[in-house]
Amino acid sequence: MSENNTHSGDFDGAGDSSSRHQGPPQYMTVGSGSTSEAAARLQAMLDTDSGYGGSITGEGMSENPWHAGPLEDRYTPAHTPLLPGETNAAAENERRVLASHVHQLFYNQNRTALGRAIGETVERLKDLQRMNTKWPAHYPTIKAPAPPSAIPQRMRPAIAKADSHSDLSINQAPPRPQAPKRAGTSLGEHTSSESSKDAELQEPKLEPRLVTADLAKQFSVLKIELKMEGVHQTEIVHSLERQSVASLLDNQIHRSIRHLFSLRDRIEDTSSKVLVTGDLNAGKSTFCNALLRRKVLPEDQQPCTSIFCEVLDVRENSGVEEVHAIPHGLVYNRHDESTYQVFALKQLEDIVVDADRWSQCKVFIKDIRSVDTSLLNNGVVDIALIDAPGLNNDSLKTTAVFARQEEIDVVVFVVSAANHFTLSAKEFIFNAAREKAYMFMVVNGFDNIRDKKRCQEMILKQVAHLSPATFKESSELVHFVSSNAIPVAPPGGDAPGGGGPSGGGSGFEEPGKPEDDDSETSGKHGEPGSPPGGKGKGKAREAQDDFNELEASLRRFVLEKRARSKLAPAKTYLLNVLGDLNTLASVNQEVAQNELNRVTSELQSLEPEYEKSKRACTEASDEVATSTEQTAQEVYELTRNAINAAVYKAADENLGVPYPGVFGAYGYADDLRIAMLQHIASTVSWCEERGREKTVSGVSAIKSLGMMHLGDQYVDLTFRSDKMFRSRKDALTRQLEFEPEFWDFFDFPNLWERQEKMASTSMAVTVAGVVGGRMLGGVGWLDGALTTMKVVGPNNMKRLFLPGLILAGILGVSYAINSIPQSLPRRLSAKLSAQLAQLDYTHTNATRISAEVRRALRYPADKLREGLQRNMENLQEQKRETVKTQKESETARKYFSNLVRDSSDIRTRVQRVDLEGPAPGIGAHYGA
Ligand SMILES: Nc1nc2c(ncn2[C@@H]2O[C@H](COP(=O)(O)OP(=O)(O)OP(=O)(O)O)[C@@H](O)[C@H]2O)c(=O)[nH]1
Repeated sequence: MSENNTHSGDFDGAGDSSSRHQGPPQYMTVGSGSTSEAAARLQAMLDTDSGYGGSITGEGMSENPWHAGPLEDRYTPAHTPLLPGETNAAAENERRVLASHVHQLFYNQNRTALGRAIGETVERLKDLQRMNTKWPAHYPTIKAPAPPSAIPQRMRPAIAKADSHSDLSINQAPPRPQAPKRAGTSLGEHTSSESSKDAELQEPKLEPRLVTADLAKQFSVLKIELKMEGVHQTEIVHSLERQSVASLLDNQIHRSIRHLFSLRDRIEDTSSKVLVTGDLNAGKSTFCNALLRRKVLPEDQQPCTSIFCEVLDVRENSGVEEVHAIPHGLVYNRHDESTYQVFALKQLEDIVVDADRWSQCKVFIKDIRSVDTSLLNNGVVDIALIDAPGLNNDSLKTTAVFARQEEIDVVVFVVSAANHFTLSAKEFIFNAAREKAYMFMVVNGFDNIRDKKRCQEMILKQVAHLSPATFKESSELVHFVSSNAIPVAPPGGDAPGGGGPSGGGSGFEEPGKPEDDDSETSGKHGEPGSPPGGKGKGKAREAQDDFNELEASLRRFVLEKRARSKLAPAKTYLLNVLGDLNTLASVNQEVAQNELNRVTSELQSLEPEYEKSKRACTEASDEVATSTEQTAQEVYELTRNAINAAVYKAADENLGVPYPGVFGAYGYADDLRIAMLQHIASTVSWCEERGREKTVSGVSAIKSLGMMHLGDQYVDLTFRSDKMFRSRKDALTRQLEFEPEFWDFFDFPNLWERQEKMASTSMAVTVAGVVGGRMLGGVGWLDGALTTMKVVGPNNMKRLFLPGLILAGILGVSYAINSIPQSLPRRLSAKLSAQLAQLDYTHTNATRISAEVRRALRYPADKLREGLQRNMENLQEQKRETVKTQKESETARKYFSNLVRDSSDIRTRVQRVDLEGPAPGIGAHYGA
C-alpha cells in the first residue's frame, strides 16, 4: 500500500500482489473521515472472520497477529472535530465507512461460501473422474426442444445466434433440463430423434452413451463438443464408443476442475480488471482517458487501437510511469525485462497501432485524483483498466477470449450512441453475457444525438435482449455519456499539478465539484461545434454530471458490488457445473439402477441354466461314452460270432462249387478253397456293414443328445459311413498258406470211423473195405489181416490173399475217390479253421471292426463333449461377468445417488449466496 492510503482500518494493500493472500481478509474504508465505534466493532468482526466461515478456532484467533481480539480494550478514535457546517458531511462519511465495512463482511461471507463450494465441487468432480474410469458414465440426451413457435419471438434470433457460435462455449445460461433421459437406453420412454439415424439408434439398446445437439445446449459446462467438417456433432458422438465418450467427458471434467481452481484464485484475489471494449471508433480510448482524467491513450477519428492496453497504477511499477510493450509469444513478467520493452508514455501512440510487433502493453500511470474519486487508486482493490481494440471480424474472437479470462471482473462495453450495436457488438455481448452476468454499458457520443429519449429507448431495448441481467439494473449499469466532454490533463509524462491528488492548479476540472468557470482548456476533450456561452456551458455541465454519475456507478460496480463481478462468475459457474453434475448423476443413477435390475434378473435365470449345463456336461459325456462302448462291444460280439460261424461251418455251407469228377478234383479243391475264403471275406464285409449301421445310429443318438443339450449351438457334423473300413483286410488270402494237398482229398480218419457201420455188408466188401481201410489205416491194418486169416483159414488165405488184396485195394481206392466231394470240403475247412485260429483271425477282425466303430463314434462324441464344455464355460464366464457388472452397477448406483444428493445440496448452498441484494444498511445510501 502506498503512503497515499491514509485511511483508517488495517488495510494492507501492498502493491506487490504476492503479499495479498498472506493475511486474513482486509478492507479499506472509502473516504477520509475517522473510524467510528460502530465501524471499529465491524472491523473487529471482520478480523475474526477468517474468510472461511469461522474455521479459525479460538486458539487461532488469539494468535492472530493482526488484531488483539474482540474483548480487548481498544482505542476508539474520537470524532474529528468538525467545523460549523461540516456535520452532515461527517455523518455521511461515517455512514459510508459503516456501509463499506458491512459490505466487506458480506463479501467475505459470500466469498467463503463460494470458496468452500468450489472445494467440494472439485472433490465431487475428481470422484466422478475416478468413477468414470471404472464405470464409464453415460452421457444423456433429452427430449427435443419445444417447436419454434413455442419459443418467445424475441428470443428466436438470439438462439439462432447462439447456435451459430457455439464454438465460443459461453452461451447464455439455459434453464436446467427438466426431464433428462439417456439416449436410447432402457429407461422406457420414447426419445425424439433428430434424424432417422438417431431413430434407429434409439431402439432399446443398453449401451449407448450419447448426446444430441439439444443436450449440448442444455449442458453448460460438461458439454462435449466435437467438430468435424460436414458432419453433425450428434452423428459424431453417436458413432463413438462408450469408452470414447467417457474419455471426452473426462477431458471436460478436467477442464472444469482447472477452471474452478482459477475461479478460487480469482475470488481470493483483491485485484480487479476492467476490460473496456466496443465497436471500432466508439470512443473507448476517449472514455478511458476521461476516467483517468488524463489523456493517456491515443484517440483518433480513425480506428487506431489495435492491441490490448492495460492501464495500471504507477505503484504497480515501483512508482515509475512508463509503458511496457510485450512482443508476441512472450509471457509478461514485470520483474523480467526480457519479456517486454520499456517506452515512455508519449510513445504509446506508436505502440498501439503496431499490432504486428506487440501483443499487448502495460501502461503505468499516476492517477492524479484522490482515493475517493480515483478508479485506479481507490484504496480498496487494485484496478487495472484495459483498453481493447475495436470489435470487428478480426478482433471479435480475440476480445471474446480475452473477456473470458478469469481475471477480467468487469466488462465495460462502449457503444456509439449514433451507431447502436453492430453485429459484432451483439455477438460479443450475447456470448459474454453468459460468463459475466452483468455488463457495464457506456453509450458514448450522446452529445451527437438530437432525439436523446428515442435513442435511450432503442438502446435499452437492445440491451434487454442481449443481456437481460444488465437491463434489469440499467439505471446503474447503462449510461449515456459524452466522453469527450470530460476535461483531461494533457498527454505526456507528468501529471499536472505535481501529480498528486491534493496538488493544486491541476488545470482541469474535478468532477463533482461545483465549477463556475470553464476556463481550463489544457488537454480538455473538446466539444466540437458546441455553441459558446450559457447554453453550451449548460450542456457541458450536463455531460459532466452524466459522466460523474457513470463514474460513481462504475466505482460501485467495481468496488462495492464487486461481489457481482468477482463472485458472480464463480457462482454462475458453480451453479452450472453443479447443475450438470446433478443431471449427469440423475441419469447415471437411473442407468445404474436399470442395469442392476437387468443383471439381477439375468443372474436369476443364468444360475439354473449354468447348473443345468454343468449336469448336462457330465451326464451327456457319460452317456455318450457308455453308448459308444456298448455299440463297439455289440459290433465285436456280432463280428466274432459271425466269423466263427462262417469258419466252422464253411464245409457244410453250400458254397455253390460243383464237383467235376475225380479228374477235376484238384481244380475242385482250388475252387473250393477260393469259395471258402470268399465266404469268410463276405462274412467279414457283412459284419462291417452291420458296424456301419450301428455307427450311423450311434452318431444320430449323439446328435439327438447334442440337440437336446445345446440346441442351436450344436454344430451338426456330416457323417459318411462309406468312409469307414477303408483299409484293405483281404491281405488275409495272402497270409494263408492254404494250398490243397494230396491227402486233403481223402478223409482217412473218417473212413475208419465208418467201418463199424459197414460190418453187416458182404464179406468181400467187408474184407475189401477192411483191408482197403486198414491198408491205409496204419495200425488197424495188421489187426484186420489177422481177423481175415481167422475167418478164411490159413490155406484159403494163401489162395485168396492176392486177389483179395487187389480187390480190397480197388474197392478202397474207389471208395476213397468217391468220398472226395465229402472229404475235401471238410479237410479244407479244418485246415482253414486251423490256420485262421493260428492267425487269431476272428478276434483280430472283431477287434478291428469294433475299433473302427469306436473311432467313428469318438469324433462326434468328442465334439459333443467339447460343445457342452464350452457351453458350460460360456455360461460360467457370463455368470462371472454378470456378477461383476452387478457389483459395478450397484456401486455406481450408490455413488450416483450420493452425487445427486451432494450436488443438489452444494447447489442449494451456492444458490443461497446472495450477490444481488445490497448489504443491509447500505441500501439507503445507494438507493438514490
Ligand atoms: N462527439 C463525440 N465524439 C467523441 C466522443 N468520444 C470520442 N469521440 C471521438 O471519436 C473518435 C474515436 O475515439 P477513440 O477514443 O479513438 O475511439 P476508440 O473506440 O478508442 O477507437 P479504436 O479503439 O481505434 O477503435 C475520436 O475522434 C474522439 O474524439 C463523444 O462522446 N462525442
